[in-house]
Amino acid sequence: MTDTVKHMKWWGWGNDGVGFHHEDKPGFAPFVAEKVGLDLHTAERAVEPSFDDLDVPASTAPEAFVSALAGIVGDDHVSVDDLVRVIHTYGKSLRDLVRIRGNQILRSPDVVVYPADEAEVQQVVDAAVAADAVIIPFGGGSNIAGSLEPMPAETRTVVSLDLGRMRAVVDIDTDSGLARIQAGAQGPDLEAQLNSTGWTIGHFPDSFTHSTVGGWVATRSTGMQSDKYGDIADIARGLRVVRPGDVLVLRPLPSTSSGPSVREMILGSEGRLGVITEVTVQVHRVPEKRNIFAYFFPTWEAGITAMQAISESDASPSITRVSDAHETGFTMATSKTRSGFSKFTAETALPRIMKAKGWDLDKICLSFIGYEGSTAHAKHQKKLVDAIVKKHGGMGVGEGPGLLYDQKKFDTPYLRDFLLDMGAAGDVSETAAPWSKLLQVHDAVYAAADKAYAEIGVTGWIMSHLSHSYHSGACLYFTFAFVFQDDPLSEYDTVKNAIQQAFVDNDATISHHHGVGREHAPWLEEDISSEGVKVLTALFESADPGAHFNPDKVVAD
Ligand SMILES: Cc1cc2nc3c(=O)[nH]c(=O)nc-3n(C[C@H](O)[C@H](O)[C@H](O)COP(=O)(O)OP(=O)(O)OC[C@H]3O[C@@H](n4cnc5c(N)ncnc54)[C@H](O)[C@@H]3O)c2cc1C
Repeated sequence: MTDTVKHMKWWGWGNDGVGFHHEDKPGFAPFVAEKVGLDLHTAERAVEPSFDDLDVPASTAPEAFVSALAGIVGDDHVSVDDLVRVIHTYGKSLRDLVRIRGNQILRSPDVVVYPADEAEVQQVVDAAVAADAVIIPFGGGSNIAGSLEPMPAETRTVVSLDLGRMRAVVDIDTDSGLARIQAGAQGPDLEAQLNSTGWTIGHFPDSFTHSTVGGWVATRSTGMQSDKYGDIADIARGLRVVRPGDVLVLRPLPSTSSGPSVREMILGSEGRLGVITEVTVQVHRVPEKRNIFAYFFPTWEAGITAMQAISESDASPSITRVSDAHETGFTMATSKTRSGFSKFTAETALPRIMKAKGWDLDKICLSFIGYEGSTAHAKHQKKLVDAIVKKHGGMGVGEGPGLLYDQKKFDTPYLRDFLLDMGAAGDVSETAAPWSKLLQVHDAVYAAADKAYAEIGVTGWIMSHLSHSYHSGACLYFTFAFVFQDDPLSEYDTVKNAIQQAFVDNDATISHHHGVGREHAPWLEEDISSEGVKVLTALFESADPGAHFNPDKVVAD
């Protein structure tokens, strides 16, 4: 197997040996006990799953086909090994993790191939199409929408085409602020290469450490500083996509009116239109100043109204984020003993000031606002935002909590594995809606989750934040948790489905930045109308008549 490509744990998030610990967060165990009825002191922690316990479906790839692939990429870069195939079977959704830990692998890729460059990708694609095989492009494997798994009923050979060896920043057009990046470059790879010459992509999803630029494009990803840098749909200007027989080339243009946008068709295509080999992205000079300040609002309504006012104002922060009261409570409870919130948790001045203002401490909402640019620009933005926060009854509490949030943001994903170890679900659903609908969506999702918890008969937890503000609306991000009873997957579906249905019933989208895959496909028609689904189906069928590229994702075939 290619040893230059590093993969995440086959059974969980991130790097081997790294996990979540709560011993340094004294409020965490009591919080979990109160909110979901899980006693972390007595609950038995599951042992790390053993790969030997898995029943991995045997590879059905014909030997001659595997040899032909080896002839293209070299013997070291093609594998039918069980562990390698299992690593390429699922993404990292909760459903994926439950299935893989529970030995539920109905279909795995038959062979995994690691091409070195676009020419090899073209040869692999052509060989696979000629052999009537299925090709599933693989970036970092971090998706949480069921975008990677081969269909259980697939009888053809399934090839997982891993872009992991293609991770170079090829070239930077410094006059235009455009960088050509190979599609398999993961966040840290490409940011280090850009930073070395003073540039940044400005795209930092929570999965940054283990996801690729090709995957970001294929799933329409969003990073936490999107208010300044845009979503990947804004950042990705040029594309190279290997299709049977030739490469689809979209030059990096600032804008164009050359008909319906093929660039937009590739964005979010989840591997169905070909293999993205190179993305030309907008890059920016690493800002002189970058800081994140924390604020509190007396209520969720005040926080949302303030975020809208900021988006309508002359201020242009890089991050706008406000947590609802539940998420604020969670953040306080999970803070380390010595954290940016010590001012708050140790009955010091801050809570007293809030109480004196007539705030109900159970309703307060924590907000983070980021500023980037020259020192003068960042200072000016903060001044504009501070005035808006004040006008909406909020107060600033300095940079300490923001620094902590910034440092720890890529550690949070490990929490989900810890909860799974302890027998509990912890997962997310996210959406976007116009400003006028956000409160309604928020309340409807809470009601739907509570109803789902009652159906299962559990005490469940839900919390939310607003992030990624736009002129006309914003993203709402929900995190939910509950202790599994008898049937984890069906209980998870009950809660997840209720939340997704509440989105479409209240004029919100099925996903703001996680894509469609298999998980969100059941609601696609309610999201984009049946005519919209017909257009998408027609696109996939005509562009890929043999259904060779990741079939059954986004829309069912
Ligand atoms: C803990 C956690 C946090 C997350 N946080 C965020 C977040 O903040 N923002 C966000 O946007 N997403 C987030 N995600 C979701 C996920 O990281 C994104 O969907 C990401 O864009 C997937 O990239 P990847 O390289 O891992 O792609 P993969 O998971 O490998 O693939 C995803 C899909 O894209 C296709 N694909 C991948 N590479 C290519 C290519 N080169 N050509 C054609 N198709 C390709 C695959 O076939 C598949 O359909 C998170 C996920 C987790 C588990």
